[in-house]
Amino acid sequence: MPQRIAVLGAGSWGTTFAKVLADAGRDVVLWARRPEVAAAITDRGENPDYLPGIPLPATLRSTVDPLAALDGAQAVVLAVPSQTLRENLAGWRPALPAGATLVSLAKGVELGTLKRMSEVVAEVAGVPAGQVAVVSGPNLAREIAAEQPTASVVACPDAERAVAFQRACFTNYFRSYTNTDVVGCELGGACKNVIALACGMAGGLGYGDNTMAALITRGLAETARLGVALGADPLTFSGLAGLGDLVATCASPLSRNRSFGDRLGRGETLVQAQEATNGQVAEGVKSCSSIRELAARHGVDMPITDGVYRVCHQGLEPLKMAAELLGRAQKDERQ
Ligand SMILES: NC(=O)c1ccc[n+]([C@@H]2O[C@H](COP(=O)([O-])OP(=O)(O)OC[C@H]3O[C@@H](n4cnc5c(N)ncnc54)[C@H](O)[C@@H]3O)[C@@H](O)[C@H]2O)c1
Ligand SMILES: O=P(O)(O)OC[C@H](O)CO
Repeated sequence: MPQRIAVLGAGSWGTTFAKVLADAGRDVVLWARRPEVAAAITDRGENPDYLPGIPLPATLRSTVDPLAALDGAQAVVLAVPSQTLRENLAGWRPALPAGATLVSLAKGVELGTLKRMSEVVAEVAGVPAGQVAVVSGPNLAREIAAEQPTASVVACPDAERAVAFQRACFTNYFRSYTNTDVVGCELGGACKNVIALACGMAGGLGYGDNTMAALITRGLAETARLGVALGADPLTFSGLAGLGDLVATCASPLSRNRSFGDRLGRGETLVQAQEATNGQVAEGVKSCSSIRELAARHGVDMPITDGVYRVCHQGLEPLKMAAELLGRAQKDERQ
């Protein structure tokens, strides 16, 4: 089991996951971009920008020096946005300790290459796929930071590595399961952000729980279609990284994606909604483009994702998106 762990990225989830690891007894150093954030975490035990009011473990240290964070690390946790991961990791690559497990927390599909995050990590770090793990599940950072119980999945093609990291992040409020289906777990995490945008739009339009349930269920169906086309195990989509994360994100006012969609549904423009998120990522806004392209490449029908893309990037009104989805040709539920 890795004992010394670097967490790179001190946003909401990076800070929270660093707390989970420190609470689990690991020796954790958290890399932050800004010196005032690193100082607040190390000196005051708080990240006031991302997790105000949450006491962080006294053992958790933070630094702006990636070399100090990475020195001697047996696992390196990557907690930066999907679309900057490649660039961030390229800068850190020379300092990555040989053999360390590289763990992606990011939920997205890269624009342009259409690669999943673990594929980007393996490519940029120059390591085999078996050295890269992902953590994904119903994991709204703020709830976990408050030590509310949840579960998650540590996915890695190397089952022994997955078990070792599962043990490394085990606490009395964070329980993880292992899975070797990395494709399914990553697609579940990336696609649910897009479906949460759609649910947010529905909420902003004033629609209730039936609409949400229909979007969640049909969203899961199109996610699973894409996953199966890419070689995922369909069962993964009924697990924590599939249905679990989809339900949490689509239902929670804490979700940045759902909240972003809500603003669009209430008539705000993309720019207005972006300004309101205070620089925090709503990954689905970008991933709807790459997922839509990935689906087209594999001949997979993803009507909700397509609608979200057209609202976000082609000016379609959310109300028209709803009408278009309802007016599609009728078909068997299992198709
Ligand atoms: N917040 C959650 O509840 C949560 C839970 C599970 C997974 N995730 C995923 O984890 C990833 C990180 O999310 P987060 O919530 O920590 O995001 P965030 O917006 O709260 O923080 C992003 C972090 O990345 C850093 N960063 C480094 N390089 C950057 C760059 N070039 N541009 C922007 N930021 C840069 C920022 O300084 C910040 O510390 C995302 O893919 C997200 O989907 C988030
Ligand atoms: O706040 P969101 O929408 O990025 O969602 C956070 C997590 O991914 C939920 O598991």
